[in-house]
Amino acid sequence: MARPLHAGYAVPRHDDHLVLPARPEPLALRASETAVIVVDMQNSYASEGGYVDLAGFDVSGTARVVERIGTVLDAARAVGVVVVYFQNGWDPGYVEAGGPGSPNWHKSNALKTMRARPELDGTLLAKGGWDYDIVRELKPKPGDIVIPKTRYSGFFNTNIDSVLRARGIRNLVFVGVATNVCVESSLRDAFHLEYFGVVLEDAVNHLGPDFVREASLYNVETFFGWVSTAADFCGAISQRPASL
Ligand SMILES: NC(=O)N/C=C\C(=O)O
Repeated sequence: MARPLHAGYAVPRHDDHLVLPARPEPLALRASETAVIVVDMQNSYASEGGYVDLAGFDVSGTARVVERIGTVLDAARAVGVVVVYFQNGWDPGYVEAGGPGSPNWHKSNALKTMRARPELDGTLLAKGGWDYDIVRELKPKPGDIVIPKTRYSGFFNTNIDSVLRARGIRNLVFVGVATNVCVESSLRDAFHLEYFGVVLEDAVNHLGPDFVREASLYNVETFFGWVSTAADFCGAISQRPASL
């Protein structure tokens, strides 16, 4: 087995480090310095009749992902690992989405779908609506942190960096949707802010053809972070309670 990479400034490995099997090498981390980041597990991205389904993307893979994320969150909460939810969307008038002067207005498939189907106007990714809501199976629990965001990266124009730094968190374990859009965008930004980012490859789902999943995980593994699995994460954090 490859030697673990020792996360943060703690070299050599300390007794309270857990070893997470990962690619390209295992990662040693403290549970107390780790958060699970649940990316956009909203009806829009994970339910039939939600935005990405209406926009023509395949959401058939999300049921399996919802189940795996539930297992990951149970294991994380059991040892006091911080759980953070990103929730993507805008005010019902779409001011936060930006107008034609924003690339988001041109690239957002939610906005494009609503322009093509005016009967949907005001429904997709609008705060307060079903589409914006976190899926029923994964509702946040007391103590979890919910961070609203208006663009793909959860680190852009949000308070996530302060929230994490105030808690001494430096390792981020990403689950949710979409591997190649909001998960990857957030992990890339986290990398540039000196966080150690891990994607649990069986607890994420991609938007688009299968090659984008491969490309996105290749990018993470090779350039921006690490790739592990839900079972390996659950096994690693149950090795011992989080050190405080
Ligand atoms: N959560 C995401 O990855 N979102 C991707 C596309 C979008 O929000 O339009």
